[in-house]
Amino acid sequence: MPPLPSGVCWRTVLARAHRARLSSGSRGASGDAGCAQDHPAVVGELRGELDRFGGVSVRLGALDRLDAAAFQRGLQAAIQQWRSEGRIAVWLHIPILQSRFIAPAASLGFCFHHAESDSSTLTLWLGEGPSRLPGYATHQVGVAGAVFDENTRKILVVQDRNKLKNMWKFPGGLSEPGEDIGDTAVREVFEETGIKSEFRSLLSIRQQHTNPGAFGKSDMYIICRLQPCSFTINFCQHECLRCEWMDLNDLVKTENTTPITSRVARLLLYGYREGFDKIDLTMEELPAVYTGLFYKLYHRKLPDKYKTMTLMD
Ligand SMILES: NC(=O)C1=CN([C@@H]2O[C@H](COP(=O)(O)OP(=O)(O)OC[C@H]3O[C@@H](n4cnc5c(N)ncnc54)[C@H](O)[C@@H]3O)[C@@H](O)[C@H]2O)C=CC1
Ligand SMILES: [Mg+2]
Repeated sequence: MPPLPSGVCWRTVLARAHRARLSSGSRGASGDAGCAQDHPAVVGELRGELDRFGGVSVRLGALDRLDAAAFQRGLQAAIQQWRSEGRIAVWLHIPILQSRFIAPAASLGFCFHHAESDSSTLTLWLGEGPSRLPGYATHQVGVAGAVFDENTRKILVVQDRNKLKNMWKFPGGLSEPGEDIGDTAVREVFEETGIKSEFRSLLSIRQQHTNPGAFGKSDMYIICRLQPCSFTINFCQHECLRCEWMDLNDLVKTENTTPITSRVARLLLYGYREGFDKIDLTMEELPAVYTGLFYKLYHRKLPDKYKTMTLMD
């Protein structure tokens, strides 16, 4: 097969496979042999774009009348073409309503890379040796808020309604896509307890693998220190059994709590007595160098003179 002229467009390859099939009079699994003739533009919807690593990314478009067998023949021819051009991988993005193309792609060696609510992405490694393609998301992120009132030494705690053991813990929940850690803590605290609060710092990170609550993936559980802005509890009946402002000393002493809550209660007590700068990882927003985006950086407070100095003795 001659090399494709530019842009690694494989619509021609698929169209050719279609024409060959139609002229031989064969019928697809659906029995709809005339699809490409009826809708030649359908084939033109298939596009492939080169990425910077030498892989090809294909987004399936409107292929409503294309049958799976024709798709498989076209894809097989395209794979041969990409191999001959030295492409290292193929990324195949399939809208959920085109999912009948998943099985033919899998029979040619494609595997799932990830799925979103409306599409799945499959990959095929064409390079030498084992695949170097990066995997998808490995962790879920849960964030809790340790809402501590320094004036009364009270800490906001809840008991989860859906747990087998009703132990005291900090209100919290899973981060939403694109949500900052502090914003998750403030949102979850408000949704579960009705208490308004402001982010102060990050206190701890717990990483746990093969977590049943994370569908067997890894779980990152982050606890933030929050400053309360309101005090009247109005807790969520679906998620919480109890909710109260508890003296921090009582939370440190109680056995009716999770090990991580107990540890962070002790950390808070240490910060309360000796200064929160001893325990706080504070946040600063900084500009990313290459993308023009911004990110949040969390670390122990760095004195201003260290932020600007260029030479250390
Ligand atoms: N050590 C601790 O103190 C604890 C830490 N965590 C961490 O907290 C984070 C998750 O927080 P959560 O409060 O559990 O999440 P969340 O507050 O985002 O959601 C919990 C609610 O989601 C709903 N839900 C969850 N799974 C469901 C299912 N399969 N079917 C129907 N409804 C379902 C239920 O209404 C449940 O009350 C994780 O990172 C986890 O590791 C969770 C429990 C205790
Ligand atoms: Mg929760």
